[in-house]
Amino acid sequence: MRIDIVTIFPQFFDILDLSLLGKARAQGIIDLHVHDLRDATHDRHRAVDDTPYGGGAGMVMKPEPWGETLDAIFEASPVDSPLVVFPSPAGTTFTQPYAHELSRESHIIFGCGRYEGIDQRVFEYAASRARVQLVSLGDYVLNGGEVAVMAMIEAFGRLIPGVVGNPESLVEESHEQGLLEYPSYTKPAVWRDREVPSILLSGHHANIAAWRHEQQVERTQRVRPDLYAAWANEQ
Ligand SMILES: OB(O)c1ccc2cc[nH]c2c1
Repeated sequence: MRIDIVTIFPQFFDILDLSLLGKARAQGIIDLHVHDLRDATHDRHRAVDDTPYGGGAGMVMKPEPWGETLDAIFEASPVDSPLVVFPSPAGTTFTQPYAHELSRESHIIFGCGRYEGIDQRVFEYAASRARVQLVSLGDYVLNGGEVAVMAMIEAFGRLIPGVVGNPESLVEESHEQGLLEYPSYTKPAVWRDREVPSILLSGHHANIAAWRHEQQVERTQRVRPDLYAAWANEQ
């Protein structure tokens, strides 16, 4: 998978050299390109923003640097129709099923907005050349798209075959199969007078699996009644 990130803070993504995603890049599973939007400016101040038409507080990201940067990425794309994802408070909510969809893409371009956002014509232009999605992490507002892009890359990157050593570890996680994960324990069997549930020491794998499922259902019903209702409706 090729991933391109357009941002005015390219150093923000240096962290993607670390851990599993860094290893995936070294193995060639992920081909990452980070683009500094200011490299597509041609004035002395390397301006990427300007005042909003119609007035109002704050600044808006100029369309020209975005157009020039996106055109260069489109030209280099290994596919005819890459997916362009813009984090936005006005986007659809990012979910685990959507992370799975992203993990199956061949080329994803992330556009990180800042200030009051990006000139609307950039989204329109991008949609004339590629598939475009505005995506929100949730009902809150960040100062820009970079943190959201990092979270999304971590969420779908770990689902790409070969990135996580043991794919079995991806199966019983929260939001897989629509339930939250069961509680986990490790040695010692007693810690500060707190014991590990005896069922987990029984060696009876069927009973352990049943107990873990019960824990998932109980936790989901208690913590996320919305998820529980959707899961129960599927049973
Ligand atoms: O909360 B967000 O996902 C988000 C995304 C992009 C911009 C651009 C300016 N503020 C933003 C917030």
